[in-house]
Amino acid sequence: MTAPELVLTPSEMKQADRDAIASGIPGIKLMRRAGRAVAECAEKLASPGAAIVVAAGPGQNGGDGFIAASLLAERGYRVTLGLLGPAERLMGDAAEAAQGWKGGIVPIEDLRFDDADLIVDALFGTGLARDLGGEARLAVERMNASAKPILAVDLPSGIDGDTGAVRGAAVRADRTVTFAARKPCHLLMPGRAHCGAVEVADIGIPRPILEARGGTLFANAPALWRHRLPRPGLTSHKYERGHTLVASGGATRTGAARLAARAALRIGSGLVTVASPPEAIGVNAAHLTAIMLRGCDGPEGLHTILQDQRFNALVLGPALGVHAGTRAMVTVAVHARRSLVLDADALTSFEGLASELHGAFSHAPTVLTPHGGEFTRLFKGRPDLLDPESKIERARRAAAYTGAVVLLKGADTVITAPDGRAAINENGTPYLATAGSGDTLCGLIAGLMAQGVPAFEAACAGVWIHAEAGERFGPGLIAEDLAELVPGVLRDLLR
Ligand SMILES: NC(=O)C1=CN([C@@H]2O[C@H](COP(=O)(O)OP(=O)(O)OC[C@H]3O[C@@H](n4cnc5c(N)ncnc54)[C@H](OP(=O)(O)O)[C@@H]3O)[C@@H](O)[C@H]2O)[C@@H](O)CC1
Ligand SMILES: Nc1ncnc2c1ncn2[C@@H]1O[C@H](COP(=O)(O)OP(=O)(O)O)[C@@H](O)[C@H]1O
Ligand SMILES: [K+]
Repeated sequence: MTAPELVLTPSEMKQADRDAIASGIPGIKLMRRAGRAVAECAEKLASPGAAIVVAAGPGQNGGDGFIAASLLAERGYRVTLGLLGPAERLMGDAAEAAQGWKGGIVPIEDLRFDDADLIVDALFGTGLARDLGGEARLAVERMNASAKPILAVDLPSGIDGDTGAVRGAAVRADRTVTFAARKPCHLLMPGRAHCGAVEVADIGIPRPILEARGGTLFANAPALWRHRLPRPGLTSHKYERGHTLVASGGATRTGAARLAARAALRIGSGLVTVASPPEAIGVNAAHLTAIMLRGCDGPEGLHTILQDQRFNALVLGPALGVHAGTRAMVTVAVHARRSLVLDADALTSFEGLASELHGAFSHAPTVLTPHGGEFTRLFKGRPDLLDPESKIERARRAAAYTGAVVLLKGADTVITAPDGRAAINENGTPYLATAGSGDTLCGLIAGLMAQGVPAFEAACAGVWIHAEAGERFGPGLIAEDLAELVPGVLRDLLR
């Protein structure tokens, strides 16, 4: 089984770096390996003899740049190196790396990028401490304006390693070589868009050290949850595959529930029922075949249906309406202690009432699936949850606060569990931004939970499968297509 890909924050990486040094690997050796990885990547991007311009910063990122410059010069490239700040200010391993550089050092402001065949951006890495200004910012802007290929060392300078935010200005790289593990900025937007293709170079820090310092943040990929995917046994019957219940909105708002229901069925929930308000029974009946239908008159109706213990997973929210009745249905569902996915109106109905959600979901597997706007509405008045700059941190705090898995949607969907685990999703396509796409996602997650997949893994798998389906379809995608693409994705995953 492939191990899940660890993602380390800059501070975790720094600790792992120190642990590696304490375990007997000299820091300069790590830097040499890092610089060599950069040089090897540069060789793939520029042919021998080409002009390579290295922009080096005042810290260890700059040190990697000096090593790469030396190796590339030895290998016949015409290398020019510019340094931000005086060479005498370089410290530690970076100072040692600079001593190995036999060429001249140009002040960064005099460095010309327009004649380069390749630019190596070694200005700042994980140590970026504030917004770029002055010469540093000008250098970044000039690099971008040159429109030459850029190889970023560790991360594009100006991108915040923790959050992926642009701090004043940031390099737009074509390729990034990072070391030991990706950092959040390689997956979170807008950082991900600044990185180009990312390569992780092994610089000899053993995985147990990385696991000890990181270990809670992952790239969302099958390695994280494939082993949890349900595989029906030879003699399985449908009730062993779970029964998902999806609440429908009123007569003119029924499509969302059917999208979720169909997705739950496609991902393998043995049975799926739409719980419909009496006035919408006709319209729902006209559009359902394999999916069953039950009349459900508000919270009391839901309470009655849930007396049947076979309904083991529930979707509430899509097109349910923003009002106290929806809140009451959530309360009924929470008391019934079934696996629960709350989305859209079920979240917005709690606008300004975040305190009612404190610890509300700690007794049964629950997944909240807000997009950014819903998240902001839901936690209005809670700066502790809304203010952190990091999307991961916001989602983590919301998960700890509510006791639910929180799935904060977007091009960089983040999934967090109350125990602190978090995953960042990176597959998918902007074509997923289409009406009803989120409803389908709810159904996928509930359908997995109905089959016994734990909430965090169900949310991670649901997001990935949803995105993969969207990516496979591409242009012209509408929400109705998504569930139909799930079988192909599942087949490949279960192979
Ligand atoms: N971890 C590992 O395993 C390994 C890590 N390695 C490498 O080390 C890198 C991290 O090195 P790092 O900690 O020295 O930080 P780095 O990114 O060079 O920047 C710090 C310097 O920039 C300065 N500075 C900051 N912000 C600024 C601003 N806005 N404007 C202007 N200046 C600013 C800051 O100065 P100060 O804040 O003190 O003024 C300081 O001088 C990492 O990304 C990787 O490439 C590899 O060698 C191998 C193993
Ligand atoms: N640019 C994008 N790249 C990848 N996925 C996206 C992008 N924009 C939206 N998505 C995904 O599409 C889905 C949209 O859900 P949502 O906003 O709830 O839509 P709706 O309410 O219309 O169903 C989410 O899973 C989200 O992560
Ligand atoms: K850099």
